[in-house]
Amino acid sequence: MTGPVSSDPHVSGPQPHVRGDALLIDGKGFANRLTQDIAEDVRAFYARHQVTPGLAVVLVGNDPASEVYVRNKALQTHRAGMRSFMHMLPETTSQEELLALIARLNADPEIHGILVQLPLPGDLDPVAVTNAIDPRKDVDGLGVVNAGRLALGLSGIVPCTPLGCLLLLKAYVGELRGLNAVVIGASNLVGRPMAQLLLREGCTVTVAHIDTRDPQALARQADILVVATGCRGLVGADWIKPGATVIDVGISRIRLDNGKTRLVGDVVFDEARHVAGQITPVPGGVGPMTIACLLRNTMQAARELVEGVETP
Ligand SMILES: Nc1nc2c(c(=O)[nH]1)N[C@@H](CN(C=O)c1ccc(C(=O)N[C@@H](CCC(=O)O)C(=O)O)cc1)CN2
Repeated sequence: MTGPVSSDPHVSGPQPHVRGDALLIDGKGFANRLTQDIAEDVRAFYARHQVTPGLAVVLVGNDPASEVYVRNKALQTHRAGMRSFMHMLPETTSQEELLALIARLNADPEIHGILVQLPLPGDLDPVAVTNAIDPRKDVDGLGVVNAGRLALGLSGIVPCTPLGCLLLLKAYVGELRGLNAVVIGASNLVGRPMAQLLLREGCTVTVAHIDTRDPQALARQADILVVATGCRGLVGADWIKPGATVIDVGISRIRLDNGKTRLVGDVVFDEARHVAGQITPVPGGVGPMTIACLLRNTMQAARELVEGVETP
């Protein structure tokens, strides 16, 4: 089964669960539709202002997974009709050189969004680098201004992966108010902003992290379970409340006996699908939403920079 249960918040929400196959949450399809909608917005924006939104992506070093992600970001940026500016820097790049590039991008009127791909190699300080980005162009939403605005429940730019998870949850669950949400993982990139977003939606939110005594017991209480630990296969069927909606943010590449590789998540999908009500697959779940939400944030940043309006 694929597709949202219902767009009507009054008939959605967790239903009594009959053991069987969970509904598959189609992040890839959702991300494609979102990208098409953004392409429409880009055309309309150009017609109004003769400005095309521009996104600068900075990659330092040669991490193979990061290279795939930034290539896909450039591809999708073009697909949405935006301008893509790639800056591929050697692993030997110093903090000063990186900060100097960010200062140039901050001052460039053709660039509306700036992203530095994480993780950064060596001694480069991700907090200092992220906070050097003009908050109006911080399309990753990771700087203290945007993170602080989210924590205070104010408008701002929201980190791409948690935003993607929230859009999927709203489409597939509907009304989230009053639901028990458990987020496993407390990273600045996913866990913390995810918890803030769910709180803003009226969920009762618990964040489990490395020091949490019994994360499994907490997870079993969750109507919504978001798993973002980077520990592949951490969450089995016995972590999941029957009928819960499970969002798997983890992506790990494993090598199979035949020498080929495969992507897997933090959730043991083949077990979990018999217990969960709805579940994201890996690949094809949250990953594509991350890039679609980056484009959405870039469109938002361009609007705010050019029109001077704030997106609520
Ligand atoms: N500055 C940032 N760095 C990182 C972020 C981020 O949001 N901002 N997130 C992750 C990596 N990431 C984006 O950068 C990302 C991860 C996965 C995917 C994706 O589409 N995955 C596909 C599979 C792709 C493949 O074949 O490898 C899927 O899950 O279907 C997109 C973006 C860390 N760094």
